[in-house]
Amino acid sequence: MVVASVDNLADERSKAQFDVGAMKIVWAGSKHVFDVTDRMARIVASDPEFRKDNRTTLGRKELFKNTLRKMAHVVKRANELRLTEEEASKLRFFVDEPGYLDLHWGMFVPAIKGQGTEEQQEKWLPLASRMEIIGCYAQTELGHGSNVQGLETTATFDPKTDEFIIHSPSLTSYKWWPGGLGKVSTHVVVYARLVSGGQEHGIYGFIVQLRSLDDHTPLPGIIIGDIGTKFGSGAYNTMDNGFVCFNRVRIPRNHMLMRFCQVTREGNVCLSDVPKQMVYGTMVYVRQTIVSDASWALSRAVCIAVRYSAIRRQFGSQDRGIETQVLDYKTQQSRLFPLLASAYAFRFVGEWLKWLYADVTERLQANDFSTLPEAHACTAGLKSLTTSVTADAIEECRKLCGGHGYLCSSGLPELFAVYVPACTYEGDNVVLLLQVARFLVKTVSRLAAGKKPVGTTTYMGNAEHLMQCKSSASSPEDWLKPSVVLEAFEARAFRLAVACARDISKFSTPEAGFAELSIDLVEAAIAHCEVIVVSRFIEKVQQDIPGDGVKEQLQILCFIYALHLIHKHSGEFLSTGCITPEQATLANEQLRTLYGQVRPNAVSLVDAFNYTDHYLGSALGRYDGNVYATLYAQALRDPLNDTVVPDGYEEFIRPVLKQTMRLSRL
Ligand SMILES: CC/C=C\C/C=C\C/C=C\C/C=C/C(=O)SCCNC(=O)CCNC(=O)[C@H](O)C(C)(C)COP(=O)(O)OP(=O)(O)OC[C@H]1O[C@@H](n2cnc3c(N)ncnc32)[C@H](O)[C@@H]1OP(=O)(O)O
Ligand SMILES: Cc1cc2nc3c(=O)[nH]c(=O)nc-3n(C[C@H](O)[C@H](O)[C@H](O)COP(=O)(O)OP(=O)(O)OC[C@H]3O[C@@H](n4cnc5c(N)ncnc54)[C@H](O)[C@@H]3O)c2cc1C
Repeated sequence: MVVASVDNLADERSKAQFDVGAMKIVWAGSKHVFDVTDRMARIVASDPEFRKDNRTTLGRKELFKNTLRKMAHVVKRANELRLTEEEASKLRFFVDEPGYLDLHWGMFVPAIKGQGTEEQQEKWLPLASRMEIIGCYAQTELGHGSNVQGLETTATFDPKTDEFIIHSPSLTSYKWWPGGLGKVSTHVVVYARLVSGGQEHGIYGFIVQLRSLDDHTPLPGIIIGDIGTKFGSGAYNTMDNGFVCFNRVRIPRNHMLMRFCQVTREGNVCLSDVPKQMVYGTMVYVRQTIVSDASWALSRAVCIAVRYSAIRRQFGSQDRGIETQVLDYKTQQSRLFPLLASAYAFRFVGEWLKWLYADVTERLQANDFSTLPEAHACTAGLKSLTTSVTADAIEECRKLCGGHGYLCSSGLPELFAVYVPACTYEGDNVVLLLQVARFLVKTVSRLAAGKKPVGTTTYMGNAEHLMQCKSSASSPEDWLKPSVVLEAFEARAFRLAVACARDISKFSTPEAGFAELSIDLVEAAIAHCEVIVVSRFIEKVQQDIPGDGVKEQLQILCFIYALHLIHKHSGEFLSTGCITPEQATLANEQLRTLYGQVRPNAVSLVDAFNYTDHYLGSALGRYDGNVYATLYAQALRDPLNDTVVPDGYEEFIRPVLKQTMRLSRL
């Protein structure tokens, strides 16, 4: 039985029609990134300190202490190996355990870099880099998260002492959720309402020391702790998401992050000549990183489900002969291959977004704020789209693995539990889509005023054509033409956005219309985000891509991504008149053909992710395909199997059995 499993994946690999090594480089982004990633993944996988297969069986306290041990080991190894920032960040990634280091490096440091003055950066960044202080990012409160302007914490300037007084005026103003805050961080960037001279001046970030650097006890005026156990076993419970209440805590004036707004010794508030949304910059940065992370999480789930589907056999045999691999069932393919294609799509759009972010950052430094709204809309929209799809996809992969997918040893339940809050943190996904919709409606109304759209909305400049065009697809093959596919996506997105803008104008105020039509607006926003992903994927496959058969495989995946969306949203494509029912049928026919083309390459396409068995953490997704023996070995290691007769037998099983025996004798 075991030998048959191993043979299956070897067979699968022998069928690949492309150069897997070359695809690994495409997936990584470059040979350099591949080398770094591969080396860091192996360092983690070969170090017993980073073992993670017992996580779901540990209680919260044990689990958390275990994470602290691993984080300390990460820091030690990074120092011993003299890792660069890039290498250290990959090392942390492959440790694959949410912990305070994520927030320290992922939000505290970027907040200081983005919002601190040069002097502030010179003071705080070396301390943070050497980890002489540990920081987190506290924006959300018990009563407000999405509505940043509704935050209640105050930072009142006291000109007598040249200090800010940080205060939590109510229970709902307690900071609530920040990762790393509960038990570890010594410092925090806290977001509060700036008050000076009796006037409010908006929300800004302030660096506050939370705990003593000598004995880690909270400083005077600070009540602090963990907010409690979260969803799932193991999962995000390795993180000390925390609460904090500030009781008139005093900090020096220069602890306010003053890049965009300065408070003078006299308490005068001087706003720099920049948009006030610059203070939201850390969120834009993190949303961009979350899009890249989505492709990692999605590809990991897909890798498990594809390999297992090649191993798993059900039905289809005559006379108890060999059964059919479940990967051969068209229904399995139609659920799995679009997810495989989405993993590649998100990888490429993530890379593009990184470029966009770098570009806007460069412009901002040169005081060019023109692309800020587009950067906000793209990061918000793509964060929302990719995390929602990924969370649903992990759950779909669990179902695709049948009963065994429900076991923690499949790796999927914990992956889902760790991943699903990505739909909420860094902005609730619906709230973020409404931001995109606001941007789209503005773009449409600017069009009417003769303004030319730029960036990702450039396609809207072709307004007349997009409102009237009818798809030319007359055969399944026509759906392999980039121009045919793109036109359908652009026309659907534009028509939905225009309909929203038109309908909003029928209400007494734009605000009333926006609120009433928010369901349609969210759909228009998704359609626009899908234009971005589809067009970036098409752009990618039109480039020169080295490696035998690599480009062909990516083209297949690109069209699977696009055509499965046409199928999924066929209602919208049809109701907006972008395609006809017959054309929808042709697209489906092509999709089925494409599934057949991916089938022999599926295992190799997930091998190209280059994941170690340690990172996958799954009995079902092992590289060698040795699924059943691993499931059995892991079952035997479960704490319940420590003894043959369970603890509690004497107390709770024997009395029941005795009672039943007595009753049956009556
Ligand atoms: C590398 C490691 C990565 C990660 C770290 C590790 C782990 C990650 C795990 C967890 C960390 C989680 C952290 C957090 O969750 S931190 C808290 C995040 N909180 C949020 O995201 C709150 C969401 N809410 C908002 O962003 C705003 O409140 C919202 C945009 C919804 C509304 O803003 P506002 O109240 O100002 O109102 P509007 O009128 O809607 O907007 C006014 C104006 O401003 C423009 N805008 C809004 N946001 C931005 C932005 N970020 N950048 C630029 N411009 C922005 C908006 O479009 C409006 O423009 P206009 O229409 O022209 O007036
Ligand atoms: C695991 C995790 C880690 C986190 N880490 C941090 C951290 O490090 N630092 C930090 O500051 N915060 C952190 N957060 C908090 C996070 O940023 C917020 O939870 C998030 O921004 C959502 O805000 P909320 O909780 O107020 O949701 P709410 O806004 O209360 O959302 C509740 C519901 O209301 C809907 N809704 C809200 N407003 C609107 C609207 N205008 N229109 C339509 N629907 C609406 C939402 O769609 C949602 O369905 C974390 C959260 C989680 C889960």
